[in-house]
Amino acid sequence: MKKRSVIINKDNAVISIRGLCKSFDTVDVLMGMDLDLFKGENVVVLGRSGSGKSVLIKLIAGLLKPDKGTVKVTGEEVSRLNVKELEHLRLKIGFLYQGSALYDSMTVKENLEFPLVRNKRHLTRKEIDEEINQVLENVGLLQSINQMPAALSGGQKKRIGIARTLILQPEIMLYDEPTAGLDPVTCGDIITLINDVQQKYNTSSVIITHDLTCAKYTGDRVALIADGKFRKEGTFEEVFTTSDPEAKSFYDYNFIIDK
Ligand SMILES: Nc1ncnc2c1ncn2[C@@H]1O[C@H](COP(=O)(O)OP(=O)(O)OP(=O)(O)O)[C@@H](O)[C@H]1O
Repeated sequence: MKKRSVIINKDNAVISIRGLCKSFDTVDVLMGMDLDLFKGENVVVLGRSGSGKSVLIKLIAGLLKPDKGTVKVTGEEVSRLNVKELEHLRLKIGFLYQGSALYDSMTVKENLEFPLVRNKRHLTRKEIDEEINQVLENVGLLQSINQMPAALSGGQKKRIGIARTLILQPEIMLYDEPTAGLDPVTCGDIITLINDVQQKYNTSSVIITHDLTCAKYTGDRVALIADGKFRKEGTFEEVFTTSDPEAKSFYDYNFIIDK
């Protein structure tokens, strides 16, 4: 496993977060966060359970509203958009949920067809079939086209979940714990796929995880959340070759698989 170098355009921030705050009742989750995601880049957001990683990507996707601060996605301030504008913006964002969120009563093909037909009404039957075949080939699961989700392994479900977001050709991918619950070999396959997606689809991605192997091999940059803020940010080595107690304790309790 090796992270290939990619071209990152540091003049073009596709996500720009400034002074972001979010609390629930008496719990202050995010307390003034700043982050840029540049075009072509994979940024990994690491943090302990409950540190606010999922809240952060829900704010990016406009599923939650900030109490303070701004989230701009491709230049648009998410919390100022109306329903229609938000729907339009979400077409640019592929959100891979932890559970992959496939429809259990539909085949793999129908799961992929559903978002495509709904959002690209002009496509012909032939074009729909071609796009489905292409995306399944790109995630290495063309042979599963007629299977039901229940017949797929955890890793295969993740692949189909990724295919379902890719079918709308998003500019941005948000991965919520993409390797959670998978065995080490399958984790390695998903890491490779995340990097393939970055290259083939030229996506910019936020990957939230507490899996250091995933962070090390997918992240062009890593940002560590602690106490509602980004505590450290940089390459994987920069973040973890440090005496910072928060980074060190996070590192010490994790297990990295080197290949
Ligand atoms: N809708 C909500 N209402 C109330 N509290 C919430 C809500 N969503 C999140 N929280 C709280 O915000 C905090 C951060 O949650 P979040 O799910 O972002 O953590 P996380 O870093 O993603 O954790 P994990 O790694 O376990 O998924 C938690 O204390 C959680 O209980």
